[in-house]
Amino acid sequence: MGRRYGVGGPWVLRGVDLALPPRCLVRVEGTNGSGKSTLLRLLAGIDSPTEGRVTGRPVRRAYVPERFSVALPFTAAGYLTHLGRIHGLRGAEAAARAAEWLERFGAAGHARTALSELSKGTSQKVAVAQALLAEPELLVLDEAWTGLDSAARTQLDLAVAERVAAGGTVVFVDHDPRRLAGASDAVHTVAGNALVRGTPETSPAEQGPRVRVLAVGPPGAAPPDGLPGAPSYEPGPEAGTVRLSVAAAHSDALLRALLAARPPWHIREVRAPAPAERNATSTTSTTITTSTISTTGRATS
Ligand SMILES: Nc1ncnc2c1ncn2[C@@H]1O[C@H](COP(=O)(O)OP(=O)(O)OP(=O)(O)O)[C@@H](O)[C@H]1O
Repeated sequence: MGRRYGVGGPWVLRGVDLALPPRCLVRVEGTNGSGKSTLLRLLAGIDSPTEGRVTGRPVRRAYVPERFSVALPFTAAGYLTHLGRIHGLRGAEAAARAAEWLERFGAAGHARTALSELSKGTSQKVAVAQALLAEPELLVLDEAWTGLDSAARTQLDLAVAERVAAGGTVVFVDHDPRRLAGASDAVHTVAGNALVRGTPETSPAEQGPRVRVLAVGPPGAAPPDGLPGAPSYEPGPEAGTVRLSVAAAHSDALLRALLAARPPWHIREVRAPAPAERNATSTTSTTITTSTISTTGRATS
């Protein structure tokens, strides 16, 4: 898909082709004005691409922008309860969920405060609560941590992990490179109106030792998009093989994802980093696992 603003305006995004699998945490990076928010709005469905389309978006989805202001005559709890009912919850359940999320984010004391009178940080807590209340299958967070106190930031980190564990997809942008460091399954960078897999500014977990995987997929196919750890890959030594390289922290998840792909990928070889590389003093590696994963797509040891 592509997006530009106004007739004949410059393309902010073009040729973006991205698959977002379930149970996946995706970080989007890029410099100021590169188009991160544009991408997130398109993914969340609150903006439409100029060309191309977004398909398969789940019905239960939520979006949290960096700044949230609602000019509606509700209290914080009243607003969340109202949204809960829109999401199909019965009145008492919606009110209970609203109270629960306000409590989790340390805003229970403002349950009866009018939205218009909330501080910036408490408004943001309401914004995050309204998104989580719906238990979204797709959660899009655009600098949603901004303005939250540290306890609430931690709660949001936890809530993100819960959504992913429940099978959801979470896409986020945050200016803090340490945000959810090491937890992302994929990192994409918006650069020069394109979306680039991986990132030059990787977290310490991404910079550590790497595991090399030799895999065989369906004839002529590239590895599936959105693989955990955003592995780099190149053609392998034999026809039809692909050699993938991923930070060691993501290697188990990568193997699981390849074996679970439909059609599945078969694993020929897994090369773990040598002890010296684990200590970051060498780039050599040793093969510690070969033929341990069957070509039927199941790990045998
Ligand atoms: N509604 C709009 N109308 C016109 N131009 C827009 C609109 N929204 C974004 N843009 C332009 O699109 C480009 C990308 O903006 P976007 O907000 O997506 O970038 P970003 O990477 O999120 O930036 P930042 O890191 O500063 O938040 C910018 O040049 C911006 O001016």
